[in-house]
Amino acid sequence: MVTLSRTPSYPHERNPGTPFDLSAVEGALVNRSAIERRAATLPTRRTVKKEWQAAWLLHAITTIDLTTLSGDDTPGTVRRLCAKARQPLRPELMQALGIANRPITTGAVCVYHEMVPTAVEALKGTGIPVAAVSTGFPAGLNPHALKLKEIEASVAAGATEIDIVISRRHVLTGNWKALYDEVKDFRAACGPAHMKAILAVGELGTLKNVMRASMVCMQAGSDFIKTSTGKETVNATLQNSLVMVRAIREFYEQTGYKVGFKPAGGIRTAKQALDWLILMKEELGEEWMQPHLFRIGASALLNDIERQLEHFAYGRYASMQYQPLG
Ligand SMILES: O=C[C@H](O)COP(=O)(O)O
Repeated sequence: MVTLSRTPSYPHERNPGTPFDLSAVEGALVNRSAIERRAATLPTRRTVKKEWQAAWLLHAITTIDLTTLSGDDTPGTVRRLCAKARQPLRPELMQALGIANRPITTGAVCVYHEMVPTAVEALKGTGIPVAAVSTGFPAGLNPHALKLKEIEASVAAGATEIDIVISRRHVLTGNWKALYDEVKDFRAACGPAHMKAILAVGELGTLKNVMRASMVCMQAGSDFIKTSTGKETVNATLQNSLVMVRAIREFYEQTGYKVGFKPAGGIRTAKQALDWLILMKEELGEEWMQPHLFRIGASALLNDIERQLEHFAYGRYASMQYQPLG
């Protein structure tokens, strides 16, 4: 028998942002070797044998932005993804885990704009938010005015969370005010929807840039900061995540505003999910493990979590029971 932590709480109070403050951006420091040492303490050997680990994996499910961002997405694949978001685990497995009567869903479903109406329809009545990637995802090189229109169209279609991508060139040229103005415009276009700012950390060059871009995006009113699109060569790592969560802590200490964190890209195993949950708990505390402040953007993670929970519940892979032929 495992216990589930509390269910997602929506909506979360939005980050109102602050005026642009260059000194707070430039004053945010990164000690690279300290980050590397700290990151090395996070991944431990964690096979899911203990109840707390199974409970944390169930909790991890509630934080997943279950994602499909493929050129061959169709309404059919999106509807299947939404069915998985509504019921991430098979009823028999829920029974075996002793949580048959406890509803569990993923944190959200994340799709391209064209798939928003299909996802909204498929998730009607469930309370599961639809997140749309936007602003010329993944490269973010569309004209600014078109990016704003894209956000508005996704909100009008029913997306309640918008994952924007920043212009990496503003970071790489140190044009922090341009980045602030861009993200502020995106924020205004989001209207009532929550906004996650994707930094594409693998393209920002240095951890210092990751820290500074995080601060600017939070000043401009991002409700979440997110590591990656999943399409860069380097996506979420424990190092760049540590820098971002420490920026979140610094922004909270400066302003009192709680900004969420979304690692995304390459998080595919249950053990990785535990590593990131532990990072959140140890760096920011238990509230920041909850879905209103923490999401994992992932397309395949749920499969491995399910596999590990099967193993935990049955002590073997139930779907591989030996059946004699004939
Ligand atoms: O935002 C989510 C990412 O695109 C998902 O990346 P993934 O396919 O590596 O899990």
